[in-house]
Amino acid sequence: MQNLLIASQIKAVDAYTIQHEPIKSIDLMERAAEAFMQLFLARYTNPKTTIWVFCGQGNNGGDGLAIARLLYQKGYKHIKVFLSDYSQHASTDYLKNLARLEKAYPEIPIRRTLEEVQLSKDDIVVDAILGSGLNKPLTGDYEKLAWFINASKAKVVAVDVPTGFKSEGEIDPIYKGIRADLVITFQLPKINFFFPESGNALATFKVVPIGLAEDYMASLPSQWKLITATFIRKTIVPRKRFSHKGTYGHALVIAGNTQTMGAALLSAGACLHTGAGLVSACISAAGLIALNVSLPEVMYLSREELATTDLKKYQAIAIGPGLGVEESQQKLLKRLLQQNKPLVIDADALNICATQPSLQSQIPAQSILTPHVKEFDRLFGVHHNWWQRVQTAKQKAQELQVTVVLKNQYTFVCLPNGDVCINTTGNPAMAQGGMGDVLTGMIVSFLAQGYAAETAAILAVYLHGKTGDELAKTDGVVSASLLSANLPKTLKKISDMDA
Ligand SMILES: NC(=O)C1=CN([C@@H]2O[C@H](COP(=O)(O)OP(=O)(O)OC[C@H]3O[C@@H](n4cnc5c(N)ncnc54)[C@H](O)[C@@H]3O)[C@@H](O)[C@H]2O)[C@@H](O)CC1
Ligand SMILES: Nc1ncnc2c1ncn2[C@@H]1O[C@H](COP(=O)(O)OP(=O)(O)O)[C@@H](O)[C@H]1O
Repeated sequence: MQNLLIASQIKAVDAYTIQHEPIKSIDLMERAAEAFMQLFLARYTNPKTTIWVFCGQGNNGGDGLAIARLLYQKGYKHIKVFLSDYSQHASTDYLKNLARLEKAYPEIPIRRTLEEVQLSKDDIVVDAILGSGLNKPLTGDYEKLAWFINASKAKVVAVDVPTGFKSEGEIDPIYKGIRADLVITFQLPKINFFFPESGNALATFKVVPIGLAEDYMASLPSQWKLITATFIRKTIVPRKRFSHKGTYGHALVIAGNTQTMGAALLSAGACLHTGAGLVSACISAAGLIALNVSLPEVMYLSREELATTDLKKYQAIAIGPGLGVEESQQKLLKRLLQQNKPLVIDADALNICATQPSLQSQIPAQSILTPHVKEFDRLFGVHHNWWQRVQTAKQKAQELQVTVVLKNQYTFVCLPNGDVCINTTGNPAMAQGGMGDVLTGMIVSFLAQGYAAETAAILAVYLHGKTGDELAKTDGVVSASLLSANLPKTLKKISDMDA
């Protein structure tokens, strides 16, 4: 798991690196500019392209000036620089880099007013006006500049952060900053890149390492974490040599209704493909034939039997996919909540909890809630932005001592200790019904196999997205059943890798 840091912490890491590596701040800036340039050159290979480098007067602008010099050195001879010198103060390293540029390549044109700038859609703008130092919304000349660049339709590559975009905290509903096609960000992604509202400011981002002190970064307190492949590889326990079905637990999936039996089948199937030793599906009788035909390995438990069965024989239970919200399902859920056994609660089971808020306090500790945005807002109230929504998820996870899996393009796994683990696997080819049902089946499967609730949720979201990513390399759309069928391949690949 990688700590994500806020801008003030990154500043402290910069200072620490400068002092302890040791390295001069101007050399660290040079390293950042080189890292930016390497990625830029790999993407934009035509040295004849006109590149306008827009620079502010802080360290972001300093990066821009160094980038202009380095690109020119690499043969990109159509470089032009714009200086937005709207403020009284300029950073020391900005001034040093301005002097270096003017000395090395006096022929590079430097402009200071927009009347001198003509941008065409074939040009590239390097946005180095304001970076992580943004401390108030854009106004005046900065706002005009952002508008000018956005209106030009030129391709925009932002240095570290698009000008006007906040690195963390609530994103303003109306974005006035620069819209970047690509952000090349230093060392760590900014927390706000993971919120859907960032779509107004950037199409995509890439992280480049600049050699900041890793140990120090890891030592800083942060409740924002990134789920990493290394963590997953270290956490997955390979199947044991002398093992049998009993070793991997018995999972029960309570799901499905006449018109939504597919949800139950998808969930139970994914549970099987994720490796639970035994899987039972408690579905309405209408689905029995479908279950036997499509998932012969899965056992059937009728709704009636559920009332009398000793639940102790199940190591993990999930409830909700396609369940329905009628009185009978409400009764079923209430009875289950009273058993005080942790549950994976999804879809209609969440919707029932939303209409009967008193049920929330009855959710057993260590349970896992897996809402998508609509289910989340039904359950915990309407939210106007994702920052607020994640704050609520974090608070509820702590209050109820549960894991909240808030699903989205980037899924937020909020743990009972207040940590927010962000998943970066997954892609739009997966945006199709049934995908959440598969995830629920995966989570309950990992739980049945003995992983702790938090771990089961983290493993499942990562592998779910990873499988979707592998399939999306060749397929434009990834259906839930296709993803489910490919889970064993992903598991095999991961367990074959060295941690
Ligand atoms: N050693 C370092 O500190 C490194 C910093 N790096 C770069 O430094 C950047 C951060 O630099 P700075 O901290 O100098 O900050 P910026 O360059 O982002 O901002 C500069 C100044 O703009 C002012 N400002 C903020 N919001 C404004 C607004 N809305 N309107 C007008 N003025 C505004 C601030 O008062 C600040 O002094 C990073 O994004 C990154 O590009 C990189 O060079 C890597 C190393
Ligand atoms: N664009 C996307 N990128 C990454 N993951 C996605 C995307 N669209 C959907 N998913 C994933 O698919 C799942 C959808 O869940 P949900 O909306 O509950 O589906 P359903 O109710 O149809 O089963 C979530 O895990 C979500 O993270």
